[in-house]
Amino acid sequence: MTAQLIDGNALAKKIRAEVAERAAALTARGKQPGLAVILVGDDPASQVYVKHKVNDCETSGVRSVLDKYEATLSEAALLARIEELNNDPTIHGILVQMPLPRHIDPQKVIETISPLKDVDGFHVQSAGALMVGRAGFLPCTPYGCMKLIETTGLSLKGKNAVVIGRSNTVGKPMAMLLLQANATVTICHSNTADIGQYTRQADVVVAAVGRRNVLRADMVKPGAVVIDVGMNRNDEGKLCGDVDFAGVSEVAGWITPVPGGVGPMTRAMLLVNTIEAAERAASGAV
Ligand SMILES: Nc1nc(=O)c2c([nH]1)NC[C@@H]1CN(c3ccc(C(=O)N[C@@H](CCC(=O)O)C(=O)O)cc3)C=[N+]21
Repeated sequence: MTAQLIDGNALAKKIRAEVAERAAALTARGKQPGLAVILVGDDPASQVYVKHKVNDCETSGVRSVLDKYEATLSEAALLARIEELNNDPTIHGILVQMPLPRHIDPQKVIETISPLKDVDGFHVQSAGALMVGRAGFLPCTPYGCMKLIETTGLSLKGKNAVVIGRSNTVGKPMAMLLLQANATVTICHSNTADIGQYTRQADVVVAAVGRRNVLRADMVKPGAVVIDVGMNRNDEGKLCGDVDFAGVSEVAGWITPVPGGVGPMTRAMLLVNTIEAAERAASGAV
């Protein structure tokens, strides 16, 4: 292994400590930050993630409210609960865990969350703010990826960055953040003829597809920064990313592991957004 490991667990821990200080300051003024997490159905992966998020809140002094519903919950009932949380002054962030059962329209759910409490950064208003460079909540995963890239000390200005994947939650906002940092950005996706042709020119590659071995050693420029957003299981049921870690780490300059890379940072940035929302509310800015 020649690449240096980017330690997402360590950075997330540091960020949680900073969040804890800001949370304590708010709590001392009687304004403890609060995050509502809504889980619908019993998807096992979602259960694990949500438990992590609630634990993170506890260690950072953020109050969390966990609403668990049966998979049969009606869309109308979910929207009504969100409205209630929108109007609850003790709640500063609202997260509805995805995926939702098929009879519930996720876009409708997201648009019902007040943009002031949209700590996932999934609302069209948040997406629009990012697009035009205005203040708004950044989606947690791309936000965390930018923090991970920062730790390498690489300046993105004038560099080539390739994002593999074009989801609304990761790929698209990731490309926008890299563009804002003055990188030259390429988005590759399922219709891209030869992804390696692009990634071989890239100083930074962010892989966010959701499939194993999307990025292999022969596709990477020596010394490149490689950020692995993937969260997959291999044949042995072990958690693995989109990057062939063993191969790519012989070529890259920096690489994030899975687990212990982007995942913990996604959760850390959720706390940052929640604190940000609570501070804005406390300052009467909203
Ligand atoms: N409204 C909403 N917001 C989300 O942010 C959201 C979502 N829905 N639905 C599901 C995805 C997935 N996601 C993860 C976050 C952290 C880890 C994470 O912390 N992973 C650990 C390992 C966890 C394990 O052991 O399973 C790691 O990479 O080290 C994983 C996955 C957030 N998501």
